[in-house]
Parts: sequence; C-alpha cells; structure tokens
Amino acid sequence: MHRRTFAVLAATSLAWAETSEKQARQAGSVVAAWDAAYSQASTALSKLSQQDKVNIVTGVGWNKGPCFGNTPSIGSIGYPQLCLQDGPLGIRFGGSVTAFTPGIQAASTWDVELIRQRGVYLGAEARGVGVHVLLGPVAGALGKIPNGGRNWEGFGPDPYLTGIAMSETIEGIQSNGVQACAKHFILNEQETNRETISSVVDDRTMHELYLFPFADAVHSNVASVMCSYNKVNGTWACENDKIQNGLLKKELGFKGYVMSDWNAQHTTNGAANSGMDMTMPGSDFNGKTILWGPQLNTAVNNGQVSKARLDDMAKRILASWYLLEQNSGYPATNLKANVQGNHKENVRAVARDGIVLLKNDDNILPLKKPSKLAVIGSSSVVNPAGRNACTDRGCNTGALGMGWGSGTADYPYFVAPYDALKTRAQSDGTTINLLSSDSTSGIANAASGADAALVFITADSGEGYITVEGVTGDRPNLDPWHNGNQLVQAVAQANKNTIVVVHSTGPIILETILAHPGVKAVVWAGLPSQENGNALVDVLYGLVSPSGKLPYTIAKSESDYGTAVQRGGTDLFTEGLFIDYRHFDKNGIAPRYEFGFGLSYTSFTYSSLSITSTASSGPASGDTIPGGRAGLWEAVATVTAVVKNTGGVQGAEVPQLYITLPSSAPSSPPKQLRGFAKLKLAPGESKTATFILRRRDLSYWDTGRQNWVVPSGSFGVVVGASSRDLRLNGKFDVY
Ligand SMILES: OC[C@H]1O[C@@H](O[C@H]2[C@H](O)[C@@H](O)[C@H](O[C@H]3[C@H](O)[C@@H](O)[C@H](O)O[C@@H]3CO)O[C@@H]2CO)[C@H](O)[C@@H](O)[C@@H]1O
Repeated sequence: MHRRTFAVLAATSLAWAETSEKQARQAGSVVAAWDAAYSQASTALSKLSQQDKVNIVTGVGWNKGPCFGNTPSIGSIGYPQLCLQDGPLGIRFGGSVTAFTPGIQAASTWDVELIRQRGVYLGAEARGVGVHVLLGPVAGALGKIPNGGRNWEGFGPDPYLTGIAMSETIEGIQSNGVQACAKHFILNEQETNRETISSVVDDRTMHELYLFPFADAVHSNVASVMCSYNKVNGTWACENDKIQNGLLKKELGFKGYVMSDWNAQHTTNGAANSGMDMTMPGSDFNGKTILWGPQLNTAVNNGQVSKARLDDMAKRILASWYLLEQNSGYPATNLKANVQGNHKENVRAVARDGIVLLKNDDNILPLKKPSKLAVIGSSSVVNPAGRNACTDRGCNTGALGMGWGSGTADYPYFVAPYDALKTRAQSDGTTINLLSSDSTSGIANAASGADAALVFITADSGEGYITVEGVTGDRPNLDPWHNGNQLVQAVAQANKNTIVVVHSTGPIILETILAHPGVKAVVWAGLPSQENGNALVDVLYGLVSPSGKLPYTIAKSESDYGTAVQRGGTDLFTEGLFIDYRHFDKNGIAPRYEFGFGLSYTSFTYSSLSITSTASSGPASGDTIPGGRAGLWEAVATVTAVVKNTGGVQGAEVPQLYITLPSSAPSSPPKQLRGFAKLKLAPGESKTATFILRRRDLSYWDTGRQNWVVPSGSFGVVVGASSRDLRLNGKFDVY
C-alpha cells in the first residue's frame, strides 16, 4: 500500500466538515495502519542492540549533520540518517525552495482547500530535498498574547480554526510520506523568558484551548510532537509526565514520538520516564552537555530507565518511519535541490486570499486606472541589502513577508509592492511617485496631487534568539514600527485619498491612523511571503475581491486584550478560557475590528438557517483512538445556511458558525467558533454552507468527571459574517 497514512486519512479538498466526518468513519483504518507500522517496528527492534536503540533516540549533536536535527543510520534495518529540518513555512536554509506563507496568513484565508494544498506542497518539497521530518505545523504559541513573538508561525488564537488548519496541514504534509511535527507542546505563549517561565494553567483551560488543536493533530495521525522550552505547572514540558504520558499519549492516544525542542531537555532520567522519546539536537549549543547517548545507556543499565521504556521510545520512532513508508524509496537528503515546482501559485493565492480589507470609504478600492499614484514607505520596496540579507529574516528592513526565527525560509525571489505596482502602472499608463523611506520629510511633494497615496507600514516579531531593532522576540507594544502612525498622518495630510497597507505579524492598534479623515482605506495584507506585491496588486485593482477574515481581534487599545507578556518566572493564565474574542465578548468590550471580520467588493445576504441534531447529553464514550475517545469525533448535528452574492462582482464569503453552550456548562465563553466555510459566489449566485458539528464541538471539559461532556439544555447557534456581525440565529435542545 503506497502512502499508507494518506490512503487512510486523506480526503479531497472539500469543506473541512466533510473531511472530519470521513476521518471519523475511517478511524478504524487509522488504528489498523498504526498497528501494521508497529508490527514492522517490533520486527526491526528485535534486530537491534541497546546501543542502536539509544542511537535512534539521540541526535548526533548541534551542528553535526546535514540537517538541523540528525540521528545516526542503522545499517542492519536499512534505517537512514534521519533528517529533521524546519519548518512550518518551508525548508529552512534550502537552496531552491518555496518560501510559503506563514501559518497566520493561511488561517486568514479561512480556506481549507488552500490550507491543505499548502500542506501538500510543503510535504512535496520536504520529500524532494530528502527531509524525513518537517518541523511544523505550529499550534503553540496559540496566540493568547497579541504581542507573542512567534504567533505568526501558527494559525491564531482560536483553537477550532487552529485545529482545522493543523489537520489540513499535517494530512497534506504526510500525504507525501513526510513526517510532520506538531509543536510546541505546550503553553509556550511568549518568547520572553521562554526557557525559564512556568505556564500555570487550569485543567479546563488546558483542554478547551491549548490541547484542543493538538488533539486535531493527533487525530490526523501526526508522526511527531515537539515538547516546548517552558515549564507546565512547575515542571519542564519535556519532563512532564502529566502532559506527555498523561494528556498526549494516554488521553489523546498519540502513537508517534515526542522530540525535545532544541536543547529543551534538562535531565537524563526525568525526560525518559516522563514520555520524551527523542532528544534534539543531541547536545547543547556548545556541543558539550549530552543528556542521552552514553548517559541513557548507563541509565538503562542501572535500571533508572527501564529497557521497556527505551524499547517504547525506539519503537515509536520506527513505527512513525514505517507508517509514512519512508523505508522504501525515500530520496537522499540534498537540501540544495530545486523543488519549487509551481508552488508559488499557492503562495500567491494564500497571500491574496488572506488579505483582509478593513476599511474602504467611498469605495476608493478597487483602483480604477489612476493617472498618478504615490507609493510611500520603506516597506514598499525589497530590502536594499538583498531579500535574504538577514539570517532567519532577522531584520525589518524593506518589505515584510514573514517574521523572524527558526520558522523561516530563504526567499527564492521576492516581489515587493513597488515591483508589482510598477508593472501594473506601466500597463495602465499610471505615473508612480515613489518615496521609499519612512521619513515624514518630502511627503507633501510625493503625495499631493496623486489620485491616491499608498502608504506602507509594518510590525514585526519573531523568535527570541534574535534581537531586531531592540525587540527580542515579543513585541513591546502594538504600534506600527518605524514611526508608522506619524508616517500615515503625514501622508493623509497631503492626500485625502490615502490607502494604508499593513504588513504585520499580528494585531496593531490602528486608532491614530483611523482618526485621520484622509485615510480612506486600510488593507490588512498580513504576511504574504515571496508573493507580497503580486497578491496586493490582485486585490488593490480588483482582479479578485478581498476575501480574508481576521484570525484575531484588532483592539482599540492594547490593554483591551486582557493578556500581556509576563516578565517574571510565572504566567498564571488567569484569563482562563477568555482569550481574544472570548474575552471581548465576556467583558462587553467593543473591538475595533473583530475576529472574523473582513470586507469585500461585493455584498452578501444570509438566509434559511436550518438545524438538525441527534446529540444527547453526557460524557464522551468509546475507545481511545488517535485524538481521544472515538465518540468525540462523531457527527451529531448539522447546520445549514444560504449565502447569496447580492453585489455586482464575483466574491467569496466566509460564513462562520458560533455556538453558545447551555447554562448547565458552567462559566463558558459567550460564543465559540465551531464551523466555517468559504463560498465562492458569482453575482446573484447563492450557495448553501453546511456545518457538521462533532460531539467535541458541543462539549466542555468537565474537570470532575475528567471527560468531555455535552451539557443538557438549549444550544445557541448563530451564523454570521464575523464574530460580531451575526446574521442568523437559532437554537436546538439537547436532553
Ligand atoms: O530548528 C529546530 C528548532 O529550534 C528551535 O530554535 C532554535 C533555532 O533553530 C536555532 O537556530 C537557534 O540557535 C541559536 C542558539 O539559540 C544560540 O544559543 C546560539 O548562540 O546561536 C544559535 C544560532 O543562531 O536556537 C533556537 C533555540 O534557542 C525552535 O524553537 C524550534 O521551533 C525549531 O524547530
């Protein structure tokens, strides 16, 4: 059977709900696939010495192999030197690879077809360069703190949206026979003090927010999970029996292996006995401290780590390798191979369809063959030092396409906004006045007299081992960089048709910008990677209607979020379940632009809400399959709604389904996203969105019963164009 995992789990790029329903039906085959892989792993294991087993679980050391992580080959079973390489948006330090859009841009499309295709292409490139384990996708940081440095690597602070994106990405990657790695497990929500902080979280919040998307990852058969740097409730994540053995392996039924984040292991025995299965990179960054290898051998010999535990570690790694059929015909590692194919088409589509139009007064957009345009800001052009001048994108100079850190890839080319605008202007006969600086001097000259002025601003963040312009990972505030507020004000003063384009790793506070009457439009262009300019021009000129929706809330003030980077040694997660829109809803705070918001060049109406349910109240039951109890994944309700394009142009709408749990579920969020669809609609066309609710979608985590429970009572159902633009209301009762 070729590509066993994919044959079992892959669904065509239908609505996510159909995909997950199929998965539920196929759960039995998933278990059978793992069983077969385990059987092969057991046979192989019986041929191995203890030293071989230790080698399988121990990286060769920092900077000692062709990849970021490497383990030694074992000739007797044909096991290769395993290559583990970042990352979540492409092959880090690849020679000729695609720099895909970051996860947050993929989430911003709300388009499972594009998200899945992105995953398939990521996997194809990883296979093409002989990477066995691709270190992504990311569900931690989830993004509870808007300033979190690495939020952009993942899919945003809603666990449902992130869970769907995790599944689609993992299934896409693994469809190519490449092992995916869901990271960082768990509660790694900030870069500041990430290697010392303890994230202290209550049981319910752990389950309903942070573990939720990892359950999707496990349900999609992810081969590996990376434990994170931080402590969880006082114990290092990579030494934490409760989260590794308890939550991940026992409760979620995870069959693959847990690897450490790079140098996140602290002890030999603690890590082994708490469920960590592979140490990476195998030494510290000085190459001096080695915690497994010979130390693990000794620990096994003197009984501090049992032989059975070592067997279990090795078997999990081998089973994952067999599950993905990497034992047959896998390409040799060559990170310099050209594997781009036509994948840039996915980059452009995600970059474009992830653009969120926030404001469009007087229908200033789309542009209509302007005779003169002003283009202003240092981020309108490519970094003058070169598109890849800063290692791991560790600078914010020129146009922004991704944040910085290990979750980056080198750009094979980079189309900056000005490059694409210039091309378009030539065909339209438009004159462009370019001022590629952030200085407010000279703006009157450049901007006045133009039909419209496009001003480009950014906000950047990344991983804490790099400091950019004084920012060590997490953003110190939610302001645009490089005096963006003053720049926009100066432009809007000079030109009353100012269009602000924002490239950012996360929310910024837009109040100063929106207060100026000259600002007619705000285009939230996110992180578009190598297709930055092309995607923008597609939207600015109306080649497509904007169809992205915010994957996070944009607040009026930073303090409105109710979460912040912690500077001390502990983060108590006192906000509990109430992050992002849950917090705004609960506290009656008006956001500037709510979660799920995004304008279009056309308009949509909603009608004909229909709800059917067979759900019964009570705890989840069934055997544990990958992802948790089987019953959680059963479809128990269906909601449909009709959306019509009532405007004059083609467009795409994202109807969103939110549920309100009955009051018998204590202290629950006012509403929670539990379905979405992306409908492409011609003028006058109607389509039906179908949302299939699984038992888990209607459940809360009952800490007393230690199980997911569907509460009895009346469930509220709303379908709308955003989390605050709710068009259809209904309810159904569960007894
Ligand atoms: O890449 C594998 C995982 O690595 C973690 O990040 C590490 C990153 O990959 C690595 O480049 C960086 O190394 C620096 C090191 O921290 C520093 O002490 C040394 O002086 O310079 C090194 C090179 O710049 O370390 C990062 C960890 O600190 C990611 O968390 C994980 O997501 C990756 O998959």
